[in-house]
Amino acid sequence: MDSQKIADELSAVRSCHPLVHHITNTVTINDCANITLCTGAAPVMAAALEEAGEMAAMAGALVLNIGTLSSAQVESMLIAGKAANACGIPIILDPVGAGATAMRTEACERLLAELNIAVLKGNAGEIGVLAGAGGEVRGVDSAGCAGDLAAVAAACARKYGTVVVMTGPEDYISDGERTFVVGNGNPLMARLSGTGCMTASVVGAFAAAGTDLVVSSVAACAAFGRAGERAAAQARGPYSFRTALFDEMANLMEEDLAAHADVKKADTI
Ligand SMILES: Nc1ncnc2c1ncn2[C@@H]1O[C@H](COP(=O)(O)OP(=O)(O)O)[C@@H](O)[C@H]1O
Ligand SMILES: Cc1ncsc1CCOP(=O)(O)O
Ligand SMILES: [Mg+2]
Repeated sequence: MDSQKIADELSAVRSCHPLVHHITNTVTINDCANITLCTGAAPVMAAALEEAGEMAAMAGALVLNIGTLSSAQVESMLIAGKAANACGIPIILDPVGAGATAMRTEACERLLAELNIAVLKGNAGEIGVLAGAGGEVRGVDSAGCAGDLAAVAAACARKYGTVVVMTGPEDYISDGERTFVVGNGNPLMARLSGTGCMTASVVGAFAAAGTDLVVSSVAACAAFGRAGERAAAQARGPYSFRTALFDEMANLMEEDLAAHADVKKADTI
């Protein structure tokens, strides 16, 4: 994928400044709001049953994150998701901890069945579980997934008819036909709670401003990963890394992204 095309996706976010509506968890909600701002979009976090549909309908993308889910929150997600679907607004689902408990797995299956999910973004364990490919999840962390990760991502995309973003040391993005591998990032990103959730927010911002969900998701992963690389170069540990990550996302230059995006096409059977 042409690196200038990736940089152009970042420019599109910054010129569109889309509203990204989140129904998300209480652990990383503030980080997701701020990474959305640093990406060039505008966050709103709104989960009340009474307003979820109205807020989703005015957004450019809807991010659903089941990190600290409740039955009431799932109902809000369904109301917001149906409103988003009616308006052609992309929904990004982060299946946090799918596979760890029956409640989480069942909530994901229900959301995937009742809504048209544009992008399913999870770690390898979560995507492996949902793909039925033997993923394992401990709490909210990936405990691995058997097999070729690119092939699992592609199979999951075909199973649910969605774009899949599978995060990890390398990120795999697939619509079941086209599959890409993004190598940008740094191991410090795995030592900070919220980087997966923040990936979903960045994917949402790019989806709202883009025209091809595979291209926008690849660009989102490359941009966030590049910000992680730049932040790691100046950090002394996970928490100074966190501060630098927001600054580097806000200051990321299109030219730097074009020069350092690490994106390859993956062959999947
Ligand atoms: N070892 C690693 N090297 C580089 N980037 C990583 C590494 N582990 C995770 N990341 C990045 O951190 C972010 C979160 O990924 P991940 O840890 O898989 O999600 P989660 O926090 O949901 O488990 C992604 O942007 C991913 O690319
Ligand atoms: C620790 C934790 N528990 C419920 S949600 C959450 C944050 C998960 O964030 P991420 O998936 O980005 O690591
Ligand atoms: Mg996660």
